Amino acid sequence: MTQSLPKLRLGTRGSPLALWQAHAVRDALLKAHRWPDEAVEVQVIRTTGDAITDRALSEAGGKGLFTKELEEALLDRRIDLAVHSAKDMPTRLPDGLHLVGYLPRADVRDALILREGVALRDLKPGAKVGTASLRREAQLRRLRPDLDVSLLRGNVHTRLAKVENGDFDGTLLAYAGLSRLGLADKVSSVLETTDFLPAVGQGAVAIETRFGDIAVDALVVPVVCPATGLALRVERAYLGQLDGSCRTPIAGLAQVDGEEIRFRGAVLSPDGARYYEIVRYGPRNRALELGIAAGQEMRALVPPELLPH
Ligand SMILES: NCc1[nH]cc(CCC(=O)O)c1CC(=O)O
Repeated sequence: MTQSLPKLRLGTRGSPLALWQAHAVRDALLKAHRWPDEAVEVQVIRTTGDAITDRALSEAGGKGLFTKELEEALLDRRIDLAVHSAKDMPTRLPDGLHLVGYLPRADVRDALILREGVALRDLKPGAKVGTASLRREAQLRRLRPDLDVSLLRGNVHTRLAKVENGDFDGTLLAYAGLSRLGLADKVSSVLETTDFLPAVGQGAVAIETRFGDIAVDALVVPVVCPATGLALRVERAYLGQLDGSCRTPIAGLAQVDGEEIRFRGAVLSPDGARYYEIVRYGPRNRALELGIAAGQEMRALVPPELLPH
């Protein structure tokens, strides 16, 4: 007996990076189930975040700007799964939705793109570096308080162009995004996580579905990565204890090593002058507890004005 072919509708934003990620999920599904191309249909949905290009996202209302319209489409049953950058996902999802899992995580590190030179130390005092991320801005100021760090938004290609044409001497972007776009050769150097921690979820592609839609989840499960799921459970639980405003530079990284999970988190003042770091270990069957404990430890460590409730 042959099984009838499902028709899964996969929703995504329309940016080149989002499309790459959506097609990575689609390809993984087609391969895992040996489906023909027509089994998974990609639907592009425009989000509020795509429309805002002139302001820092933290000023435009922060959380959920890249996910809201996709989640409405899921709840309205116009799509069956939504694919997102895990980094752009709020810690709390709307009722009725959940994250089934993630593709195997790519490189989590941030990359430095310079007009001249290779490493951070090659930037001259006063050099102009653009970034749209409070976390990158604060960590950069911490390492190099002598630089002129300012807002640089727009998609990856726009930002690279502003370095190439001399508006900026350098910028910072996620290595994973650059490599997915075939732009790894633009990277001057990669910042090690020992002195520059990534955002929660960086490098991971998340798959969101309707909670309780077990038919869809059963089809998605074969393509998700268990170790990435554990790491993200820790990181998102940590962030869930801290965020709310999206105006505080927060970083965090969990790494699964055999039976053990290691987590490192950092919170900074926006000028990078104050830096708070925690390190915690836990067994892999206590991922959620590890993340919550890490977040609570950080809350106790950081002055309340940096982390308003
Ligand atoms: N906020 C935008 C965004 N969301 C995910 C990535 C990169 C890919 C990833 O981290 O998985 C980027 C671009 C960037 O930060 O450079």
